[in-house]
Amino acid sequence: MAEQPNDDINWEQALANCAKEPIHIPGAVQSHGALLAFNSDLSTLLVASENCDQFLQQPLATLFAEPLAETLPSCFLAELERTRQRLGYGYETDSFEYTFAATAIDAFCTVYQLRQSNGQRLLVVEIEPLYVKLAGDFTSTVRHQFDRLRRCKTEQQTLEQLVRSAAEISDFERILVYRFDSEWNGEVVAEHLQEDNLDSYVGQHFPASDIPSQVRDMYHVNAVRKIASSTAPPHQLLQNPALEQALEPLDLSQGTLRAVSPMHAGYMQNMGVSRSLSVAIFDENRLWGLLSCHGVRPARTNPYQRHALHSLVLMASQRLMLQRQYQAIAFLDRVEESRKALLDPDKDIMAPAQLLASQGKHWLNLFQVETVVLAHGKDVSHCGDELELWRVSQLVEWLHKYHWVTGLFSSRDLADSDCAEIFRGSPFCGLLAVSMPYEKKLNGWLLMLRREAVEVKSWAGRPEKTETQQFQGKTVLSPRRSFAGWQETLKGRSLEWTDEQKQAARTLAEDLAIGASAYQIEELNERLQQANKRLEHLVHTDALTQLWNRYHMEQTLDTELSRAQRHQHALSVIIFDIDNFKQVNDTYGHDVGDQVLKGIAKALKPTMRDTDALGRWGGEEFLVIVPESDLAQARELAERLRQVLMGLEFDKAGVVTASFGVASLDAGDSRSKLIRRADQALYRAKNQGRNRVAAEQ
Ligand SMILES: Nc1nc2c(ncn2[C@@H]2O[C@H](COP(=O)(O)OP(=O)(O)OP(=O)(O)O)[C@@H](O)[C@H]2O)c(=O)[nH]1
Repeated sequence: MAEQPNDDINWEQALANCAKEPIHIPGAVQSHGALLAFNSDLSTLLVASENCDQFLQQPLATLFAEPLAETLPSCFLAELERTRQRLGYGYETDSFEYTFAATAIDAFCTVYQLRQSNGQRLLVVEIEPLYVKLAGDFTSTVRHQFDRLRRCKTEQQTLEQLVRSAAEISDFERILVYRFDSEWNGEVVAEHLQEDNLDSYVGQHFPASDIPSQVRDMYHVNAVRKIASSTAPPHQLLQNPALEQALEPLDLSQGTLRAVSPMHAGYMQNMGVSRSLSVAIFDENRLWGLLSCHGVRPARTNPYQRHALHSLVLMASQRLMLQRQYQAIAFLDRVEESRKALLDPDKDIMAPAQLLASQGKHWLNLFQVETVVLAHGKDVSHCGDELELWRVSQLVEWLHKYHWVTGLFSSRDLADSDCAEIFRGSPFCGLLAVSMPYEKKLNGWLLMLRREAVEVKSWAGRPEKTETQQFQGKTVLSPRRSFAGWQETLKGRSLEWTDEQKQAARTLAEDLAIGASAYQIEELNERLQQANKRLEHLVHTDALTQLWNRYHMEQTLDTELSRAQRHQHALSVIIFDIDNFKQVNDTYGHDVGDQVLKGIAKALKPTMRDTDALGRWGGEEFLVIVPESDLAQARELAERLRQVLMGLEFDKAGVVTASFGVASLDAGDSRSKLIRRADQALYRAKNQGRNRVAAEQ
């Protein structure tokens, strides 16, 4: 920030007083011209400047007293009447002005309607001397300059051409383009000097107080301001003494003759400028800057030149807007490419952190930032320089509290922002934060951070050296005396965030939110599938042995039964029960018993065919379903199982044995019948001394 003046003077008051100076109603006109104000039907002269006789060859008293038809040349009067009608009928906007060369009085007239606050309309005629000193074919020169402007490719080229073209069609010695910053300080961004010995202001900054707010506002009413002389005293406006009531002061904003504020005249004199012409440059409706033409020696500017300069500026403004739009489009095109990559339907859905990893580097460059951070719920991912996690979490909390509704926060001067505490001691000065919509619960934010960009500003005169003076009983800023350059180093700020960058960041955050949601949905789906699988497993599996449980074995046996009956295949079952298992439990404890059950399951499972099913039938009892096998084959398998089992040596329990009962499917068998027969065989095996295989009889 530029240092603020800090003398004892109340600067705010002085600035405010300056802003209130009624410059639109100076009650006087510049000395090179004269003003007449008639009532709307052109029957009475209401107001005239005291110097009217210079143009009209009649004393002012006569002009006021006598009928106009007798005091004004008839062709001049006729031309005024025609203009009045044009203004009245053709062009009803109040701000329209019409200009014509009035040869009868050897003058150039600008005519406009002025509406008083009581609704009364006046017809104002501004008269300037008609001096035509134009080189060669003026209109073709102007057209030629238009053409040059049209061919400019960049913003800077356009500005450079504008000052050169303005020099071609006018006789000002110094022409510059002055651009306003966001605080209304001005910077000279292009300059053309007709003479080498003139001071150059290019690159210089001028404080906002040099062009007070009401002067800037005036450019919205009248884009052109001509000051023919900074020293010539103004001519007062006088009211027709025959009028019974005092008229309200004439607002001269619309015209070209408005007398110069003493403040401004003093400023020009201090700058060594004797005459000037400024044309406002607008970016849409915002005052972007000024084309400012300075004359150091007296000379007259032809009204045609004034109009031509205005036209040049209009042309250049259009080019500048177009070039800015091209730039914005080029930037947005690059953003668009990034978006396509972000939401590429041919690629796998990525987690927010992966999205950042894929595009972050590109964004660092695109947005001219040092860090991009994606804070998505508890997940924080970075690209570029690090921002400490504690800062991220405090910042995100703060953003959520104060900026969730707008979803956007930006600052180029964090030390001077409401979140200054969070960034104390951090190298970052600029932050652009955009929320990830639809993610309110997760509080998702895309954060872009910039480091300091030290700015060196060359000022034409120290803003704080601006003096004050008494003007009409009030303290106002006095015209600056010193335009000596000095440099100010602005620290602690980052580059400014442009509207395009803010908009693009919003769009990317939206895409990230969509990407993150898609990822969450996919992740949820996956988890759901896994949970389902686990559930399925639990429903069919015995938790201790991880073999099929009884429920599954019953279902499998039913399926195999009907398959065997349909295809007339053999089907057998083996039921086996560990011998004296109670003893194992009683001797070594239940845990050792469990280890034995698990060990048996683990050892027997690999000995089965894929088509065989081994399951825990209950307690220490197991069932084997042996499809497409007859009793003999099943018996063989049971024998093999018995051998395998016997070959096992358990840690504490040592060798354990089991008894096996085998049964085969008979025509018309049900599940329970078949199992019952196998159970009976098992019972026999137990009875016959255990550790053996018994088949049904
Ligand atoms: N450790 C453990 N023991 C079990 C489990 N299920 C059943 N048992 C035990 O198995 C034993 C079965 O005992 P019994 O039915 O008397 O038969 P046994 O001692 O094996 O004698 P026989 O079958 O006649 O050879 C009981 O002590 C049950 O507590 C289990 O999941 N874990």
